[in-house]
Amino acid sequence: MSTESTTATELPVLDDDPFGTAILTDPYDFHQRLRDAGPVVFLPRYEVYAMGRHEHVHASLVDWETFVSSRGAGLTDFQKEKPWRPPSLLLESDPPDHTAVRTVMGSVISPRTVRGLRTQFQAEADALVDALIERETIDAVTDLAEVYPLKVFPDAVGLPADGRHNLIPYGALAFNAFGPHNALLESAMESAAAVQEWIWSSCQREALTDSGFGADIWAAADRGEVSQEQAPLLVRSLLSAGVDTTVYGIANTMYALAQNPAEWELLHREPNLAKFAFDEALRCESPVQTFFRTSSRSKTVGGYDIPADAKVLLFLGSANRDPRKWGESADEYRITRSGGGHVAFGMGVHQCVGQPIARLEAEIVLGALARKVKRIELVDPPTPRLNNTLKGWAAIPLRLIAR
Ligand code: HEM
Ligand SMILES: O=C(O)c1ccc(-c2ccccn2)cc1
Repeated sequence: MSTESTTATELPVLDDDPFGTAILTDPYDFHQRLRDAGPVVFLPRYEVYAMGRHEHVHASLVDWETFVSSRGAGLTDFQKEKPWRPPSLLLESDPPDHTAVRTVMGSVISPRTVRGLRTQFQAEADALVDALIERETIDAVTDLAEVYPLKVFPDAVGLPADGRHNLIPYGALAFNAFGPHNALLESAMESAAAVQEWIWSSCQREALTDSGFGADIWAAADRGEVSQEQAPLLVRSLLSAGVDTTVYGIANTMYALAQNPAEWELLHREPNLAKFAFDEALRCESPVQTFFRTSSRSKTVGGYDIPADAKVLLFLGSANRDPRKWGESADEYRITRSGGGHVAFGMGVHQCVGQPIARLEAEIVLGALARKVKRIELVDPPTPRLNNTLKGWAAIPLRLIAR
């Protein structure tokens, strides 16, 4: 138990709506006000405690005993309201329950297995890029960022060829569901009702090819490492978190590069910098902007008291642009920026288990494009795609100037 500060300072308050259209579209002014208001800020609109500074977001992610996941990674407290679907065995669980299934998923998505995907990922990227450079203009979202992950990832999981278009609206629902019951969540619920049936049937052993991440999860169940009931839920985790995140990540990287021609020029000269171009975009255009924890006990953070049983909203996108960590160039996109430390994949026991796959997809497709395209130009301003958790684009019209 932490020693409580007896002279708790009055919590700063901000009346903004972090799930309203204005901030979902352009959060950066709010992030600065959040960081400057203090280590912890109360948001009365949702009665939640918000953190925007890198130091405290990082510390809270690591302190899984105080800031738990089993009561939901969204606004809904699973101790008070029924989840919209059976909880994730990974995301919405705490050690020790979390540990066993995380160990299994970590062995399924092992470095060796992921390395084995490189040849196929490269072949798909080369084919896609060769088709794209034949065209004067493309849309970096609908022709690239949505196409590539929707081909290589379901193949790696072992999903059947038909129905894969269901993965995008299902992911949109899963990520909208972490936010409040606003118009975004309502519309996502409507459009994904039929999709949920396809998702669940695709998690069953008989729906999956006999080699791939899905088969490996079922093989772990056959070895008794997880139960037969847990296996489809673990496949559901891959389908929930493994597509929209990489789609937004690749699209956000393309937009950052289009806004910074010198960075593209450097990448074209040195395509092996593709993994750094992706990582820097994850930092300054984080696909996953926020999610929640629930306080299992009262905790003093930066001199401010958070009571037990409170919902704590962590602003990853803000932490990743905190000048206290990244200096005055925090808002700038620089692919040669040194060192990691961003929290775009989270931190601690729940840090993204799919990270190696996401990084491989992005490194390969961005590298393939950079090799063959001398310059990229924005044809029109991009169209935002609004989501309670994810920040990114519905359309990014680009001109590709090949050699
Ligand atoms: C750019 C792409 C991605 C980003 C930005 C991202 C981000 C994240 C973040 C921030 C978390 C931590 C959530 C928390 O702490 O509550 C997480 C967890 C997770 N991610 Fe990813 N992710 C990405 C790609 C993927 C992929 C490709 C997969 C599937 C193969 C995946 C599967 C998961 C799973 C299953 C968890 C839960 C891990 C656990 O709770 O132990 N993610 N991801
Ligand atoms: O296991 C699942 O179903 C699942 C796993 C992870 C996420 C997630 C949440 C916030 C940020 C990034 N990923 C969502 C769903």
